[in-house]
Amino acid sequence: MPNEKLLTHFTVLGPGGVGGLLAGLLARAGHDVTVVATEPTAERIAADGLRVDSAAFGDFTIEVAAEPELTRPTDVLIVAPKATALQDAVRRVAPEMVRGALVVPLLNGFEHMDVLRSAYPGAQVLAATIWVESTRVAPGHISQTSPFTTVELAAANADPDANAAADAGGAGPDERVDELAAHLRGIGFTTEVRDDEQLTLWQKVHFLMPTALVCSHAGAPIGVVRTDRRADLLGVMSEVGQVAARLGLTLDSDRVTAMADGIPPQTKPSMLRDREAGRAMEVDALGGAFLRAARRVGVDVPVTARIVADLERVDGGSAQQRP
Ligand SMILES: NC(=O)C1=CN([C@@H]2O[C@H](COP(=O)(O)OP(=O)(O)OC[C@H]3O[C@@H](n4cnc5c(N)ncnc54)[C@H](OP(=O)(O)O)[C@@H]3O)[C@@H](O)[C@H]2O)C=CC1
Ligand SMILES: CC(C)(CO)C(=O)C(=O)O
Repeated sequence: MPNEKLLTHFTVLGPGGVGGLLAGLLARAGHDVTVVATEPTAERIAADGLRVDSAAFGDFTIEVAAEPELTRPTDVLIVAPKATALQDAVRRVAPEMVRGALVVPLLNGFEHMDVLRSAYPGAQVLAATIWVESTRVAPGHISQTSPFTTVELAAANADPDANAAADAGGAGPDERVDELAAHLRGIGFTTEVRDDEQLTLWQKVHFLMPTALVCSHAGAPIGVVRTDRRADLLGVMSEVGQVAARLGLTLDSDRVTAMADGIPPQTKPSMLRDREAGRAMEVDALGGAFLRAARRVGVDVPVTARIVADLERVDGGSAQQRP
């Protein structure tokens, strides 16, 4: 059993579908939690608390400290804005507040890893993925709807300071990651600690890229696209597998196809919800990043390229309507 005293202060940057759910659950379990949010959302949460309506965890409202900029050091920074807001969000947490901390991004995609490692050189930035359907229905109000609630942490340690601390008899990086996993299990998530950062990120991309892109393109949930747009779904999935293979990663298409066929038909990827609400979509952070990776390794990905180009046009069109 890990020493539970290593991690005492949890900060969640971006308390939306993912971040608000985790902040609420951690606070409900008695942890010291601060959320860092845009000014109006921070004010709202500080006044009214976080409201969570959850199929998996029950319905509750809980008080949580909320501020627009982090004002005291933290042990764990969970990073969960949309990729489109990441640069601005990161400015709300100064590097000295996370020196020696675990930084745990739950964004989909993979390019955020470099952004966070250069923003927080003194922290241990873990690769992590979350499998959940959770939606911010209003500021500070979260609706979680999926039967699946899993977090994967990849403990590959890139922080020489953390290694030095472990060598000197301090808390090693793996010990803290194990403790974090125990806390996540404690609040009800299925949690796995793995050691392959790239494989962990790309296994999520293998599922997410086809479902998010095709559902958002079709304007329909998974139950519709897995029959009506099956060729596109499997086409994107196969292209992700080919690019990953060039990167030396073996992805399991049968497993991910079975997942896409097995999840509840009404499941909507968060990108589709953004499209429906006229918000910026993570087209570049997901599709664009994937096309850049494909170009780097010299793999043609025509199905994904076509869908990404269409979604960029849609996103550009709605950008003109946004205030
Ligand atoms: N939703 C889901 O089910 C899943 C999402 N993901 C991934 O998780 C990430 C987060 O998605 P999701 O939770 O859906 O996103 P949401 O849009 O629900 O939440 C984003 C949160 O970030 C806040 N925010 C926006 N701009 C800033 C800023 N500049 N500074 C601080 N906070 C800011 C928003 O504030 P405000 O409330 O004021 O708008 C909101 O609370 C994405 O990368 C997504 O792909 C992964 C798995 C599942
Ligand atoms: C597709 C899903 C729900 C899987 O976790 C997801 O990651 C997202 O909506 O962004």
